[in-house]
Amino acid sequence: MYIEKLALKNYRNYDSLEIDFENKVNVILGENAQGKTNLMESVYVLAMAKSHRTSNDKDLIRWDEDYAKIEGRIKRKHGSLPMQLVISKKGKKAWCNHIEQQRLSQYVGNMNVVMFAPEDLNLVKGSPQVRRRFIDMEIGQVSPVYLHGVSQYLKILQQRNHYLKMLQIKKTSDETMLDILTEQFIQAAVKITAKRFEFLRILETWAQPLHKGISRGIETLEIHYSPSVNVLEGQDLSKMIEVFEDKFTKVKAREIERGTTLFGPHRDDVLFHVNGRDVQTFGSQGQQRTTALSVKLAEIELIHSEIGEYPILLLDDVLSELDDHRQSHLLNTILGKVQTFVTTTSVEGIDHQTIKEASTFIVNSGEIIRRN
Ligand SMILES: Nc1ncnc2c1ncn2[C@@H]1O[C@H](COP(=O)(O)OP(=O)(O)OP(=O)(O)O)[C@@H](O)[C@H]1O
Repeated sequence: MYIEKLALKNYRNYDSLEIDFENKVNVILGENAQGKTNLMESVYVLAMAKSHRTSNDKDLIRWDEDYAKIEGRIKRKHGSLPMQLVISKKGKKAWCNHIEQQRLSQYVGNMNVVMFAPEDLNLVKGSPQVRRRFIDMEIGQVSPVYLHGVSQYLKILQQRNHYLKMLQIKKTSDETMLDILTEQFIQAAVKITAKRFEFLRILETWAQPLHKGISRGIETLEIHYSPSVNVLEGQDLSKMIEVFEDKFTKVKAREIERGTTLFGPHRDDVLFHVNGRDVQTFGSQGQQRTTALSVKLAEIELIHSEIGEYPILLLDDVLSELDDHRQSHLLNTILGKVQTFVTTTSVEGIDHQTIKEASTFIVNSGEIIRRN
């Protein structure tokens, strides 16, 4: 799939913008702080209904304006798909094919993107929260049911934490409600856990050969899900439920004492191992970079295998950060099959035919002109 038209209204530093793109590599060139990242972010937000760099939607609205609008026409195998997202101070509204979507979890997934930005190195080095967010967003792109499950889970978690707090401060001593919430919590938690196990196994299948290739055959990547409750990969849901129930019975008193939910998918992590060792702790900068790159490239292939179309790739300020070998691996992987946006302040140092043949757009103070 590719985006053939993008229109922005009051988005970050863009007042009004309408632009056509081709299904090839598009280089977005401009000085610092002109709006390159904002443009990439707008394409990401159009797909995911969420920014990759802020959780506050109001940041996306141009200063002193009331709303921001992103519209795009996505060319998919079966035809053109108009997508529209309006962000106002009251919330977000989304339309797909001119039909307003009642749930954002239904909207997400109609257009697929993979973003690779310098902060994606945090995928390996950052906190478990970064990795949980990554898997949730990526599974969400190919499974609306999962995304809906996560939002249900978070609601129950919030209610459960609220009730634990009441028990902690002795506003109530009745534990019946806690037991009901725990049952609901476990039902939601096991579904998320099972899906994450499954997703990471598929991601690993795609990432392993890529990592091997980038590391010139000397490194083997493994991806493991690390759950906070001692469930096992491949376990059936009824067994997982038993393990959760057992855990929550044992920790009930401790949770009341602490006033919060101590275990569950919101506390889990993902581990990346290179040649058998945790790359977060023992990996060099180079190994961490290769891991992040392999995982991103694997996502492209995974989406393609799940939905039968390649996603749109957004490379924000990242290409010039990679050495020649990693650069050409990336560019050879996407060659001719993935619509790609590359932002950069200069094309010097990016010595690849793909970039020489790309369309180039110049960004200057929230305005864009096409150069070739
Ligand atoms: N909500 C907003 N309203 C108006 N302007 C904004 C808003 N949010 C950010 N900006 C402006 O957008 C500009 C930054 O744009 P962006 O992050 O896209 O830069 P960039 O071209 O990617 O630069 P760099 O090469 O440094 O990454 C800044 O000038 C910032 O002040």
